Amino acid sequence: MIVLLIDQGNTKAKYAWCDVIENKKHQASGFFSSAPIIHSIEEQALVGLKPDRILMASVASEANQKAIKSSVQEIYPKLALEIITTPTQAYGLTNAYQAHTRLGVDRWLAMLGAKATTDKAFIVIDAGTAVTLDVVDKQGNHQGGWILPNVNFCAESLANRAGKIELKQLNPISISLGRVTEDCVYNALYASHIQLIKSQYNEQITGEKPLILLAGGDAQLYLELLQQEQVPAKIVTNLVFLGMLEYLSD
Ligand SMILES: Nc1ncnc2c1ncn2[C@@H]1O[C@H](COP(=O)(O)OP(=O)(O)O)[C@@H](O)[C@H]1O
Ligand SMILES: CC(C)(COP(=O)(O)O)[C@@H](O)C(=O)NCCC(=O)O
Ligand SMILES: [K+]
Repeated sequence: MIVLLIDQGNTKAKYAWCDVIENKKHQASGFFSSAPIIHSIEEQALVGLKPDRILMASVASEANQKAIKSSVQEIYPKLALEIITTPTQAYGLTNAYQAHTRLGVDRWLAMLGAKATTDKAFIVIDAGTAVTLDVVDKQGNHQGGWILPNVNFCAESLANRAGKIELKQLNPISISLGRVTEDCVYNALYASHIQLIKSQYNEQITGEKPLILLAGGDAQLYLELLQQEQVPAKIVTNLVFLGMLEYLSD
């Protein structure tokens, strides 16, 4: 069975084609198209790629979701787009939110993907439009999380409010003290994110040192900063898709 997976973020849409063999063995390919996603899917349809199922998770607006849905329907008129929403509990993972649907489905799926790769307690950091941090114990209980705005958005909104803060000269990313305005702004933001991650790593609310798994467009950057601080972390770029694959196993 050929399945098309779509992960619509607030900045980028990502998709993956995967081949589901014997109900549980999956091979996924073709990760990470940047928008416009429909154009890419259309091109692939033209060369004959046709999925048996299409699953989508979206944290973008309802309007965006509707637009994708109708475009997909035009390309593949016989297929219904299956939209994944956040449950209270599924596949061994329990959502910490009381209002369970308010937890972003990308956060849910990234945790589910992480859970599929380890039996240990873990922290998922998904660094995209927002930098989210979610803590899960080894029994699959989500402990809760943090949502931080992307560093660039914070810096830009500060510069828009402060007459003398200009962000002209961008230096390599670092968390050391700055000696020029740009470094003072950016380094402070990255330092605050890294210290928060470090604090959760050291806190061990799950009773053991958790694995730190990184995903999202800025994963590499966070990995480097964490490495400088001797905090072990690993990038698993396709965490959301790995989570979606769980939905294909029943
Ligand atoms: N080539 C790129 N195009 C767009 N964003 C990029 C790129 N490389 C890194 N980024 C960073 O990745 C972020 C988007 O990451 P992503 O995880 O796809 O976001 P989202 O899931 O919110 O759509 C951007 O905000 C930017 O900071
Ligand atoms: C926190 C998010 C904005 C992250 O989105 P992303 O950076 O992946 O585009 C998204 O998961 C979301 O809209 N969540 C709803 C609020 C919540 O999770 O509590
Ligand atoms: K994110």
